Amino acid sequence: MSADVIDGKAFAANIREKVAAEVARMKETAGVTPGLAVVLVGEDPASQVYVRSKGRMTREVGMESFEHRLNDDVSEQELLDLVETLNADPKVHGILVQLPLPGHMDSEKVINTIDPRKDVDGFHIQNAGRLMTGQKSMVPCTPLGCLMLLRDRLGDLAGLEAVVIGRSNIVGKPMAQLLLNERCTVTITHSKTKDLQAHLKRADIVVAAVGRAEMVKGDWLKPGACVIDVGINRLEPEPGKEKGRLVGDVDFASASEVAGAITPVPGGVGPMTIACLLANTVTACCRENGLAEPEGLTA
Ligand SMILES: NC(=O)C1=CN([C@@H]2O[C@H](COP(=O)(O)OP(=O)(O)OC[C@H]3O[C@@H](n4cnc5c(N)ncnc54)[C@H](OP(=O)(O)O)[C@@H]3O)[C@@H](O)[C@H]2O)C=CC1
Ligand SMILES: Nc1nc(=O)c2c([nH]1)NC[C@@H]1CN(c3ccc(C(=O)N[C@@H](CCC(=O)O)C(=O)O)cc3)C=[N+]21
Repeated sequence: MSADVIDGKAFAANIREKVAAEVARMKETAGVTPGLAVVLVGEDPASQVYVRSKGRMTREVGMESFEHRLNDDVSEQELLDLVETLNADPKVHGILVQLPLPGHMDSEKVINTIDPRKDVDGFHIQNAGRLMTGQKSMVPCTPLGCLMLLRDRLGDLAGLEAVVIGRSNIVGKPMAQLLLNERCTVTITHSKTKDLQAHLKRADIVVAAVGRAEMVKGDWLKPGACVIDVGINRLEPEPGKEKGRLVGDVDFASASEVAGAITPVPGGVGPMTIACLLANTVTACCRENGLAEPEGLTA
């Protein structure tokens, strides 16, 4: 193995320490405690993985955590009413509605009902538009976490060739936008891309957000590339085991022979997503209360 393994878990712990210090300062100097509300509809297993550690970490950094669990047969109107209630609650500075939502709900409508100032996921159309036009916004947590890791590893990203695999609104597109804002030359690839490997061969930076276990192989990469693996895929359990292993969208074994640096799964981007969610909640609370925003917690 030649690649350095990027320790997202340690980096995320460091961000949470900064967040905790900031929360303590806000309580002391302004008498405000940032609060994060998470809404989970139904029992989606991927969402549960995420929600579990989140509540604990929110409290660990000294913030208030509000959890709302709704049955998956709840009506869209009931969910919209809950969002409106949270919009109006002065103790709530961040709102996250776990995706995916049950099929009978219009996710776009639900997301766009969240007050954009409380939209700590950065999914509201106002925040997406602000990110695209270079205005102050809430930046989606997963891409923000990836950017922090890339900057830490590579310093100035200007002029580098970046390939983002995946074009979702929650990862691929905002990731590409952030890299463009850093003045990378950005290529977004997807399921209809004709020759993915040809694009990857040129890439100094690869961000894989596909949802296909171990798809990207080492010999597709440019030697020395910095590889950020966003994928969270659970493999079939081995005989006699209850749970399958968690793997990314990159074949770690072969990729780490070629890449210069690579994030592992687990322990890479996942913990950064949660840390950035807490960071965004602090940012939202500072903006709401006219307090100075801490350095190093936004894009
Ligand atoms: N670590 C973390 O914090 C997070 C991890 N994730 C994980 O990241 C992954 C991606 O999530 P998300 O963006 O929501 O996924 P989506 O399913 O919304 O998007 C997947 C994208 O991958 C593209 N794609 C599918 N097959 C191929 C292929 N063979 N070659 C190239 N591109 C392909 C799709 O293309 P097309 O548009 O053409 O269909 C699509 O744009 C998942 O594994 C998810 O679990 C997600 C959020 C947070
Ligand atoms: N509104 C909304 N915002 C999201 O950001 C969002 C969402 N909905 N729906 C689901 C996806 C998925 N997601 C993860 C975040 C962290 C880990 C994470 O911490 N993973 C650990 C592993 C955890 C384990 O061991 O099971 C790691 O990679 O090390 C995983 C997945 C956020 N998402």
